[in-house]
Amino acid sequence: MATQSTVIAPSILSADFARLGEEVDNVIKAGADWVHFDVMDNHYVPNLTIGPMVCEALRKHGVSAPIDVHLMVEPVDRIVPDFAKAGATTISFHPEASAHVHRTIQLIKSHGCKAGLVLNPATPIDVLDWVLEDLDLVLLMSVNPGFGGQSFIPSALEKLRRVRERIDRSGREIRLEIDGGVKADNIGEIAAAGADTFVAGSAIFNAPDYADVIGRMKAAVDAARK
Ligand SMILES: O=C(CO)[C@@H](O)[C@H](O)COP(=O)(O)O
Ligand SMILES: [Fe+2]
Repeated sequence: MATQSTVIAPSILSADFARLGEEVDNVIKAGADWVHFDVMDNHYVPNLTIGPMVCEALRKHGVSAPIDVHLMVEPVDRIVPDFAKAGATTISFHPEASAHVHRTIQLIKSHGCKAGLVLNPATPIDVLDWVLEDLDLVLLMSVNPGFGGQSFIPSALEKLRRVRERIDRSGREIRLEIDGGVKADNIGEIAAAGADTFVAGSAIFNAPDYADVIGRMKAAVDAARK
């Protein structure tokens, strides 16, 4: 079972972009641990969002929480230094979007960031062979990437269990993050399957009271991880 602390990472994809700084301040005040920052390029995924300038603007605004950059861009390498300079804490990418996965991981780390690999719902976990030990984080997608507000794909639970086993066997401190369709009413079983880091966009930003929903999520995770 996971030994890492629980992290709730609201995805700002569902925030009010016109008031982004205030929205991030509010979720952090409400108990969020990280800020999940979805970068989409209208090429690797059919949607277009935000880039390094917005990350830098959040840092300038005073956001000090870890910024968890989820790159859904192809190719990946060119944009990595820009995000590192803009204040990213963790940079995760999809193996399908990199010609040289090992090289991209080293590139991220050489810029002082933590490195994560993101597996789409249909991506086999074998992609972790030979690189797991180099990673700080494995991110399992429980929806197909590109949009917030989709439903959790149930097969992600078995995938979490299998990746959890591999991480535990490695003996390394690697976070296991889940992204897509995470809500207060399914986060307990997701935690029981082995996740320690939980992205939630619509479930948090569409709720009237951020502290209430984050509190309920943390309580459900604590109960499941006991
Ligand atoms: O990376 C993505 C989507 O591609 C996610 O981070 C979503 O933004 C999560 O949103 P919800 O499913 O929680 O609404
Ligand atoms: Fe994401």
